[in-house]
Amino acid sequence: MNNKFHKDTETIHTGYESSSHHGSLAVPLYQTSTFAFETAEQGERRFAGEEEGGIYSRLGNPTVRVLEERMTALEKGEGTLAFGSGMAAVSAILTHLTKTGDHIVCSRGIYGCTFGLLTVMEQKYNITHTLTSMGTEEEIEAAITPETVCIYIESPINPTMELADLKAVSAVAKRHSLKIVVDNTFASPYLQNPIDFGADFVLHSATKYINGHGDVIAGLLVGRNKEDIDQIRGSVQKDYGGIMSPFDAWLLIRGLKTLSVRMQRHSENAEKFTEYLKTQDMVDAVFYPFDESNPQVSIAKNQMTVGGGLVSFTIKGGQQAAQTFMNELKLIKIAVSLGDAETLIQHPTTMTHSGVPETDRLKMGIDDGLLRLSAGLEHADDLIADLEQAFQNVAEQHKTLS
Ligand code: MET
Repeated sequence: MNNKFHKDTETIHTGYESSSHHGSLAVPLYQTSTFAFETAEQGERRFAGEEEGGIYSRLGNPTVRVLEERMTALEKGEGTLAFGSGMAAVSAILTHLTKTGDHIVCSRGIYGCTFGLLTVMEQKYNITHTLTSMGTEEEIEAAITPETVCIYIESPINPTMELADLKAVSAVAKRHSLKIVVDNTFASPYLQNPIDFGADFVLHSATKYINGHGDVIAGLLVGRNKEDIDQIRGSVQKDYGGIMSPFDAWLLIRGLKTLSVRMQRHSENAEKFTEYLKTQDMVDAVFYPFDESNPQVSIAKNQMTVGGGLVSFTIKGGQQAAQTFMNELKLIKIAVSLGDAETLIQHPTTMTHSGVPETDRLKMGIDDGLLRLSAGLEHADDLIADLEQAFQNVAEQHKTLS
């Protein structure tokens, strides 16, 4: 299928022809570790890259390949690699792009385990990094050193929802011949395509919106150029070995089919959360890309189609108030992860970003009262009623104590 379709169609059809698989409508699950060669010479040709076909599932698997092709189309790249987790995708691309002595410019906020990986790279391999705001070209320029080789960003950032101006990032990267890597997990390929803005690599924790059902840990890395992806496939991915299992790919193919309708509902619910939270006395600040009072709303509207399913907010009273509030919720689940059918809430200071030292965490904009809500697919009225009763109960407790 070479035609270009809308994303809603590509999530369902791209990369698969049922006529080549006994007419099976669903993509078959090739749950096999290895592939039998017809002759010794055929095995030799496949290892030599002279003949297409299966060798061993760490090197490639037909079920995984369908998912990779679908993602390539959705992110408008030329190739995709599937990994066993989002962090395996992050570590693969950073390993590919850097060597000892190099420097990485990063967005001011990044996921806690990505921060952990950067710390390891610095301590073990002297690959250093600078965290900076990605709001203007001047800010990005100021962080670049002669050793800088790439710009690594999240947009929106986990969990502050701050945005990188992808046009500004691209302009600076061009001037200095730097590669751009964008973690697009929060937006999903349905809402934002960083390659359109000049990114060289786009990665996802596929655990989140790509899957959408909270039952898989997986990662995906899409490349603007096929040559880059082929090179990583044949080296870092093959030899480090952090691949995705065929069954997980099969579940992701199934989940991806509903990405378009899920993203619309997630976004509608998050918009309703934003409006509701802004009316609450106990809430200090609300962070949502498409909120009209967000100073970055024009950047958001330039690079995303809608605001997405995540909203963060700061509750008055710091960690204690945040934890009390979470404990009062009944329908909304306390869990790290996002993009699931269930609405989830988590406290970055003590959970996703607990590994980040306090001073770095505060510089990222994560204070002790910050909570991250991942809007699920439930009815918004039920979710807001749950938030409402939790705010009321926390207010009652305060009254009793004072
Ligand atoms: C192990 S904690 C984090 C899981 C996930 N990356 C999140 O941001 O929720």
